[in-house]
Amino acid sequence: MICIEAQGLRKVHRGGKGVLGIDLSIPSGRIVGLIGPNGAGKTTALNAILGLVPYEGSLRVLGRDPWREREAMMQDVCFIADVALLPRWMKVWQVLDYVEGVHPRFNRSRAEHFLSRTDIQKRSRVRDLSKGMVAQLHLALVMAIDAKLLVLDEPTLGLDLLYRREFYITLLNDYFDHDRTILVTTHQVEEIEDILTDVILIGDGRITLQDSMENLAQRFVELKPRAETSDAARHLGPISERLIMGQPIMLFDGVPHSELAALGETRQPRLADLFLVLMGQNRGNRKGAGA
Ligand SMILES: Nc1ncnc2c1ncn2[C@@H]1O[C@H](COP(=O)(O)OP(=O)(O)OP(=O)(O)O)[C@@H](O)[C@H]1O
Repeated sequence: MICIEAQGLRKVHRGGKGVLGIDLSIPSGRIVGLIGPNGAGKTTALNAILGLVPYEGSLRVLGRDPWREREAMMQDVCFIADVALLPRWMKVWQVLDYVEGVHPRFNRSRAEHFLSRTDIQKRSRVRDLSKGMVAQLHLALVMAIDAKLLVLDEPTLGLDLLYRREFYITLLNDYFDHDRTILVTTHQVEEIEDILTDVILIGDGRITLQDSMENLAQRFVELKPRAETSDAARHLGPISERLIMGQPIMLFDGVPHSELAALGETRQPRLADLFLVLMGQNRGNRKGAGA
């Protein structure tokens, strides 16, 4: 089943920026990273997907039109913009009461079970919790909501490394199953790449790459050639070459692994390296096209 499907999705803000016509197809049961530099259009795309802004083109989320059928769609969708933010004046038990009152799919005992694994006391006020504890509380609330799609926009902003790691591990172990879909944007690519099943790279309002992690691993290979094989490697057309301690490291797209392995040390590139190269190319092409 397809969870999110967009064709020619366009939301242009005053000033001409936003999402400039994108096609998307996200099947259910995936963990998808929407990755892009500042101002790429990630939040704009998420806002359209959540039915918060009108848009042009076609968009279906869980089979519904987010703008026209938002209320029905949101029964199955959970959204977090910032896990470290909850009303500061509320006590923890009041937050539980509130979510129980407004969300038909909230399972209070499940939330309390998650909270019992933390140091959070139900009588504490949110303002007296540390940022990391607020994130744990927020996560307990979200994980107790039986949603089909969870949208996270920079969820771990401002949290320290330990809480960030715990956030994603808990989400993966205690929440994700193959009926749910998680769509997450973050600048901390290296922290989530191991949990993603799919990646969408977006830059200047356009999608540069959309693929599964499996396919990316097949497609892209990094090679550290031996001194005598560097020229042969260059003939195979790397899409980028950088020097690390005087040694060339080349990135290839679609060149068979066996061919590269014969020329030196190969490894799978980190998503952050791929991101930098593909975004750099994208910018280069734009400038070239505009020149
Ligand atoms: N309401 C608005 N009015 C005018 N321009 C906007 C508005 N919202 C966003 N933009 C512009 O649209 C572009 C995309 O913004 P968006 O917030 O979607 O990017 P983003 O990828 O989420 O960025 P970041 O990683 O910095 O949060 C930016 O150039 C931004 O300045």
